[in-house]
Amino acid sequence: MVLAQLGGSIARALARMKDATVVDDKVLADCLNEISRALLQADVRFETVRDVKAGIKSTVNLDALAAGTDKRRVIHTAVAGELCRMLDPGKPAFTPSKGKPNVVMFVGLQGSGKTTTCTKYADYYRWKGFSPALVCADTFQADAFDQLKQNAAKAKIPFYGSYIESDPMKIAIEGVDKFRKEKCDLIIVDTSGRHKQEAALFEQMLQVSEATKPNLVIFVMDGSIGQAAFDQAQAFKQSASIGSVIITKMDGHAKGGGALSAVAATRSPVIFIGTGEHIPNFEVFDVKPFVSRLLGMGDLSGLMDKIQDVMPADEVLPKLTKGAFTLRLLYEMFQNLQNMGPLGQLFSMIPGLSAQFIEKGKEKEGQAKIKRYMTIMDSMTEKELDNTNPKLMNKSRINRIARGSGRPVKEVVDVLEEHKRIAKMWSKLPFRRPLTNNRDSFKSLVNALPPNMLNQLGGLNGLQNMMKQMGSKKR
Ligand SMILES: Nc1nc2c(ncn2[C@@H]2O[C@H](COP(=O)(O)OP(=O)(O)OP(=O)(O)O)[C@@H](O)[C@H]2O)c(=O)[nH]1
Repeated sequence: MVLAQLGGSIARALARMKDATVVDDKVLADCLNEISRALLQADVRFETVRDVKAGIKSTVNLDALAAGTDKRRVIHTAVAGELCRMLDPGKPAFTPSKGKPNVVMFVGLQGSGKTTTCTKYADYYRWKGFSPALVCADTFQADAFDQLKQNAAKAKIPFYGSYIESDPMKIAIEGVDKFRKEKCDLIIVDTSGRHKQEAALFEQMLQVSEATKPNLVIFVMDGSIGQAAFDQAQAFKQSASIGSVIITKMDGHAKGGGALSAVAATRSPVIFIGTGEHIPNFEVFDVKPFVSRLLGMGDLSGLMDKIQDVMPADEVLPKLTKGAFTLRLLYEMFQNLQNMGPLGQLFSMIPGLSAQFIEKGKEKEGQAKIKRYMTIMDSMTEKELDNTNPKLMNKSRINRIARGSGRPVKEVVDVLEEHKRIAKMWSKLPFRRPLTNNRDSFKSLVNALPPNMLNQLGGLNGLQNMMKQMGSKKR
């Protein structure tokens, strides 16, 4: 968990309120002071901390709350809300669309993790069905070519670069042209890092940008610089009109919270965070779930939106009620799950995709398994994906799918069996009428849930609220 220290301190401050017999202004003030201290220790800028504190205070008016209101919950919600506001740049980020030749250019200071991040980014989108390719336009450092080439080979991503060419623009243009012709839909251009020479860095960025006309420029920043990220992100924002930020090294640095909030303060969207040296150590950065996890309440709060993405009340549930839990529906669920960040916490919340599918403590293996299953499903025909006849999947179809996906026959059989198992569980769930309007359905849902899941959903009340939100939210 990134920023465990900051999250732990804030969660402890909130938990201490539980020990107070009465939640009054003094208890609130103590809690806010503790949260402010934790934020300052994470190197969040003083002005930002002051705004967060003031925001919580103005939202929580203890005297005005009706008798019987759960004050702790009100404070909890206000803290989560202000932290979200602190990290929200208020600006959507560009996301590549499949089938179009998206060009994404990476820039960053030397050692920020730029080259490693290029490969992580390519790998992330490859698993989402894109055809990424990497271009090394870093002619400044002698070993840059080898490093990116090795990373690309490890991740099995096509690569273009040159040992002898010294003009980064020429390489960038050639690489982008080559991969456009090869119909790659995500062409990633790695540019030279600079050692604390931001002016030179941005100058080169503009030149390569002029030559390749990228759809997105990503600035890779080292999270350990804390609030110093503000000036760098500000300078970047002024130089690139279409920029997003990736913050790396969020695994071992107490200052990560400072970097995140400082970048948000420049209204530059942070799109991913790097959480380790290896390719899978890469997380989508999404403010609400991030704050939820930070506060140790990852399974509830901001997660409601995510749950809707997994089983949106007005899209998936109607399909499910018709009784046909097809392979396509399973594929859609996998896709949704992939967008959600750490799957471990979430898996246990989804009926049928529970611990049996992903063992606790083995979330990474679980994610890899989903990716493999999706690769197999990518080799299925439309008819197979929408099939409801169990006899359709005969030996020859299974062999063809195995060949097409490059996976063993046994694994194709595993996918089919997993699908059958989940479909069977779903068929037992009482999604017949809207749950919030049906007390009996609600009761039988509670009975159908695995025991630890109900706890994670915040007990009966949590589940009821969740269902209400699911039922009321219009997409
Ligand atoms: N702990 C940790 N290390 C990272 C992360 N991302 C990158 N690194 C490491 O940071 C170091 C620098 O990464 P590079 O990818 O070479 O960085 P660069 O910005 O391309 O650096 P130059 O090639 O020197 O310009 C390497 O040792 C990486 O393994 C991360 O998220 N966490």
